[in-house]
Amino acid sequence: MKVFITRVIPQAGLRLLEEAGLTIEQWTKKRNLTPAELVDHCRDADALLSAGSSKIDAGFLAAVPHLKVIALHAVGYDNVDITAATAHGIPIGNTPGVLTDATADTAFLLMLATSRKAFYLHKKILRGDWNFFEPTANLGLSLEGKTLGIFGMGSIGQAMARRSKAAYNMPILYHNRKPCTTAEKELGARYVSFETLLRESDVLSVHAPLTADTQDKFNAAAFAQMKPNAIFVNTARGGLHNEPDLISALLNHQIWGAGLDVTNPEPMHPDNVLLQMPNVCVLPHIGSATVETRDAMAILAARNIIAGLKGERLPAVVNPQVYEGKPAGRPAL
Ligand SMILES: NC(=O)c1ccc[n+]([C@@H]2O[C@H](COP(=O)([O-])OP(=O)(O)OC[C@H]3O[C@@H](n4cnc5c(N)ncnc54)[C@H](O)[C@@H]3O)[C@@H](O)[C@H]2O)c1
Ligand SMILES: O=C(O)[C@H](O)CO
Repeated sequence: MKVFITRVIPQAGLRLLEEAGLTIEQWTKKRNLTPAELVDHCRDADALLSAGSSKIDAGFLAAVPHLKVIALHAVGYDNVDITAATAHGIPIGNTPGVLTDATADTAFLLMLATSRKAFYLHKKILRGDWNFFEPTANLGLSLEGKTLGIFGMGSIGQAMARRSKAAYNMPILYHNRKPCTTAEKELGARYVSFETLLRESDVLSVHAPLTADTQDKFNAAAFAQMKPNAIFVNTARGGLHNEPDLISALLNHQIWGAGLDVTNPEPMHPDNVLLQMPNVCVLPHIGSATVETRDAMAILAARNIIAGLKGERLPAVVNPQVYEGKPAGRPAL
């Protein structure tokens, strides 16, 4: 049986697939596959391990009737038409949990780096511009005791809240689809409306998935309600914020700064005005990028593939509905 892998993934995952006796074909070029190339490589594949944001939609699924399981090397699945996959009887696996701490570390890093203008000051040093020390120059904002707002109090949102509470005793507000009793009990987090979250947060950190409900959630109307000294942090998906509106909010001092691990589009153009702003820190979507985390993601993705090909329930399945009754499309092996 053949598994097609859309990027080079850690050996830890490849080893498991090899030990399971699978034939591995891996895309090693440093560019995304086109939709047609993805279909071509998956036409005779039994499984797809997708790392990156290739669109897995109804058209793709109809073109690859041989495919029995898809494992994402990611927790987010906004690039997948889950309804279509379920209709085809294809379980979709993802990698929740194993990347929670690394991604929360990235959100925390962006909060702190933005609050101290760290990336901008680093760029100044590279230009030979190390200022004569002035007590009023290069000032950032302190985080101690400031209010942290979390949009999307899931695994990563809670891990970010835990770090911020421990480091700076930050009171926590959050908005979520439903109340999160763990965060309320453990961190004293307070559930608030979206508007209150905007109005009362000194740092607003985004951790919800990209869906039709959350697309462009942080737009001109939202930024207008935020505090002028607020820092906006997004490590979820670039589609949750409207970039022109974010730029205007920063230029008009409606908010103070922004820390972004995700942008829209990705990659961000090197001439983007956000990259010149002192109070903005941008990273190239490296939320989960530690050796240990990427190994763990590759292992979980491989376990999802192997389970799917054996006809077993995936260890981390996005569409458990696929197991309710007999799948309409493809029988498991
Ligand atoms: N930057 C990165 O490299 C990176 C790494 C991992 C995850 N992510 C992103 O982070 C997201 C969150 O990951 P997670 O593991 O914490 O997921 P999770 O499912 O544990 O948490 C998501 C939370 O968002 C909430 N939510 C969903 N829709 C909402 C809405 N409309 N309004 C308010 N809350 C809503 C859910 O109720 C849930 O509590 C992923 O979907 C992914 O897009 C990015
Ligand atoms: O969702 C995720 O796991 C990361 O953003 C990697 O794509």
